[in-house]
Amino acid sequence: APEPDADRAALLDFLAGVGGGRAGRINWAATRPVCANWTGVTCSADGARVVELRLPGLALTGPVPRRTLARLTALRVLSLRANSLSGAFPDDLLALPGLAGLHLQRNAFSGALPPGLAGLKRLQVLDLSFNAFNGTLPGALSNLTQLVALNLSNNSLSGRVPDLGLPALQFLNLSNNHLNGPVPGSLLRFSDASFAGNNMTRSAPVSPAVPPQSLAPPAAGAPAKKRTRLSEAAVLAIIVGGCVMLFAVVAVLLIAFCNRRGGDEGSRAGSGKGGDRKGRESPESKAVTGRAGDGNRLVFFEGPSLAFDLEDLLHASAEVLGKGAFGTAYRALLEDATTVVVKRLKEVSAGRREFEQQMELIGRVRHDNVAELRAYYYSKDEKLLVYDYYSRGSVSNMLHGMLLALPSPCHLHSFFSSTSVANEFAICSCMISAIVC
Ligand SMILES: Nc1ncnc2c1ncn2[C@@H]1O[C@H](COP(=O)(O)OP(=O)(O)OP(=O)(O)O)[C@@H](O)[C@H]1O
Repeated sequence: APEPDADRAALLDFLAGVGGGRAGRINWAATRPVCANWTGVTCSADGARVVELRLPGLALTGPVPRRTLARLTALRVLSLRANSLSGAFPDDLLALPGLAGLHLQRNAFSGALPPGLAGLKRLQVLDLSFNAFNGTLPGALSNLTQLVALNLSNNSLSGRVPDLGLPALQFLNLSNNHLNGPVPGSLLRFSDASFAGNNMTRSAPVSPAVPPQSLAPPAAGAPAKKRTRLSEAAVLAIIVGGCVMLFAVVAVLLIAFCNRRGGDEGSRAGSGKGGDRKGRESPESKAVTGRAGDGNRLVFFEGPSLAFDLEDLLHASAEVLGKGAFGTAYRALLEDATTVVVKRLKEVSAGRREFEQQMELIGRVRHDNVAELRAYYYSKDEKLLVYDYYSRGSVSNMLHGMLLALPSPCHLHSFFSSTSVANEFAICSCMISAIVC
């Protein structure tokens, strides 16, 4: 196989220039092939170039040596997070045109953010949190039109936040800096948590959707009042229409479901506890990386390969999606820009063995309209379930007037605890979700 010789030399120069207590854990022996064996290095499919470099938590120290990483011109992801690197933002990185993920969080970098960052046009994830960067946010960041996640929290940035635009941005964290002034219009869609720990103000929204009485008592006959009446009528019409539709659909589904359930009883009794009501499970479907019983690690099921570990999950940018009966669901953005949903279960009384058995059952179910369990994690204090992220919104939003939103699939625990009327309804709402999907 071809060896990326130029990249190999650049990597060795980089390593020689950073000190660090644990740099010895980086196994970059000149005798070993770069693409197959070098710690933290990922190559392109043809093995000609290094495209990812991830060296987190290795106690690397000092500034990033010049003219080293800049030579890795095919680099798409660079993670040097959780080291002790210092000095100014490494200018070398500004010369990497294909960089999509840059993770320098939890180091000791300082100084201003270079306006040249705006030249990294492919950047999707930029995490510079927990450093000592200061100065203002360059307005030129608005050129990063592909940016999905921006985390600049826990630095010493100051001044006003420019109106960045950034239409693709889904995660924003500017908390714990010295920023001031109003939250700019294009960033008002982010919650207060994104700006906490600064001296920023959120100006009152001027959208007509705000109830006028919350701002000022409306004058009789004023145009604003007229708009309110109209929108109330529209809302009422949507609610009534929605309820009628919902009842019709629920009635049809209840009948269909009850018939189907009756039909399933016999076959389920025959197939035993592991019987799959959707009928597409395969006994070989579980591909566990390591045995679940031998320590606390993420246990993956088969599917499109997800290459992350618990550490990655813990360091991912995350936001709360919502709380369900069994815990809180978070949307987590991993370093490679993969988005997953992590559900943190609360009050699980099951022991490890019972929990694993339940997970194995759930993990085997395959259906187009059911969110597959991709991985799980068990420890005494933490039980996590990992799902793919479905971006099209919820049934609730849809039923409450967000007509453009489409529902996300339901979770399987509804199927496994269908003992009460409430749960029957939960199953039906899952089925509605499945059908509308
Ligand atoms: N895989 C997913 N993709 C996108 N959004 C999700 C996903 N899973 C859950 N959510 C969202 O997260 C929120 C909480 O979901 P969660 O599964 O924890 O509870 P629930 O299904 O709403 O309620 P319950 O736990 O009672 O069934 C919901 O609003 C849901 O829309």
